[in-house]
Parts: sequence; structure tokens; C-alpha cells
Amino acid sequence: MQQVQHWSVVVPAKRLALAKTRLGPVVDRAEHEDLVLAMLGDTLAAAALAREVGSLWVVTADPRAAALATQLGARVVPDEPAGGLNAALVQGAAATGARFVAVLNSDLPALQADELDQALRAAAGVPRSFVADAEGTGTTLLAVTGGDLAPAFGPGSAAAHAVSGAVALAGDWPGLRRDVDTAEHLAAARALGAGPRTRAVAHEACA
Ligand SMILES: Nc1nc2c(ncn2[C@@H]2O[C@H](COP(=O)(O)OP(=O)(O)OP(=O)(O)O)[C@@H](O)[C@H]2O)c(=O)[nH]1
Ligand SMILES: C=C(OP(=O)(O)O)C(=O)O
Repeated sequence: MQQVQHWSVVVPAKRLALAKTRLGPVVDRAEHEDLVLAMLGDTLAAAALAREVGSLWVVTADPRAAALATQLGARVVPDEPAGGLNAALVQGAAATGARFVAVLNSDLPALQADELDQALRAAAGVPRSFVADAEGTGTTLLAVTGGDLAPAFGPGSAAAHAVSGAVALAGDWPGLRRDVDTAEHLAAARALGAGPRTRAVAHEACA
């Protein structure tokens, strides 16, 4: 029987009102926050179904994101003092107290539990690894099996993670790689099959 490694998965969630600025005008101001929250919810729901995931953690300063995370079974780590994404991830990883830690973006509405399971199984065999986004420039998942996370998220993070020694994980994981920054990405995620929360909000906006 295949052994299941229980990972602590840390998901960062920016304040809804400040997040996803590049999505631009696909939805109005009120719906924008709902859409960001919906993508977080679909990401967490898929991750919660993954067999390799032992616990889910959300680092956020946003009350609605924190409430949804709790409802979906995640533990909330307050994002304070607000030091930006990489600081939030280091804080979240430390809060888990775990050796096997993976950080996962919150904007993966087409994520499938089985692709996360496959990626985490591959990640278990190396000290530090990452999954590049669909464009190959960004990062959607960074995993460590005991050492420092040393996150380098931001523009060009895939190259930064590779240069710092993390192994690029290979796999056909379209939902795991499809982060949503722009309207085009949202359309691509919907074409792959976004989760129900994102579908419900995006339906109105992009019908
Ligand atoms: N807790 C926390 N999460 C963050 C922070 N900045 C970004 N994130 C999260 O990190 C992940 C990747 O962030 P980006 O894709 O750059 O998202 P963004 O900053 O909302 O998007 P843009 O406004 O388009 O740059 C998403 O899960 C964000 O919610 C931060 O300062 N704190
Ligand atoms: C922060 C990142 O996300 P994005 O490129 O989607 O902003 C990243 O890929 O490092």
C-alpha cells in the first residue's frame, strides 16, 4: 500500500479589498471581493480533499477570509505585522511546526485534489521543490521536507526558486498551475472547470 505523507499546507490570503488588482474590471467593486473569496474557498475545498494534506493553514489579516478558512477546516494564522507575502509564508510555515510544509496560492479555483496529491507525492522525495504556474514564470506551490522554506514569491519567482536550489516538479496539473491574476486567466480557469464558488460569482460577471 502506498504511504500517505501528511503535509501541512499553508495558503496565504491577502486582504480581499487589496487583492487581485490585475483582474481589473471583470467584476464590479463589491463582486471583486466576493470573487477573490470564492477562489480562496474553491482552493481550500480542493486542498481539503487531497489525501496527502494533513492540515490546512491560512495566513490572512482579512476577517471574511479568516471566517471562510475556519468554516472549511483550516487554521488561521494572523498576518501581522503585515510584512508582505514572503514574510506571511515564513510565519505560516513556522506556525505549523511541521517538517513537511507546502505553501499553495489562494487563487487556484480549478485546483483538483488528485493533482495536489501527485505534486505532494513528488515533493516528498526532495528537500525543496516548487510547481511553476501555467506561464512558467510564477510559482503556485513551494514545498520543503525539513529545511528552510526560503520563499521568493513575486515576479519571476519560478526562476528565483530554481536558482535557489528548489526542484521544479514536472506533472500535468493544469488546475494546480492555473493561478488567476487576469481576466484571461479567469476564463482559462473556468474552461478547465472552476469550483462552484468561483463559478457562481464569475457566472454573473462573465456570462
Ligand atoms: N497573507 C498574505 N497573502 C498575500 C499577500 N500578498 C499576496 N498574498 C497572496 O499570495 C498569493 C499570490 O499573490 P498574487 O498572485 O501576487 O496576488 P495579488 O497580490 O492579490 O494580486 P495583484 O494585485 O494582481 O498583484 C495569493 O494567494 C495572495 O492572496 C500578503 O501580503 N499577505
Ligand atoms: C506571487 C506570485 O504570483 P503571481 O506571479 O501570480 O503574482 C508568484 O508567482 O510568485
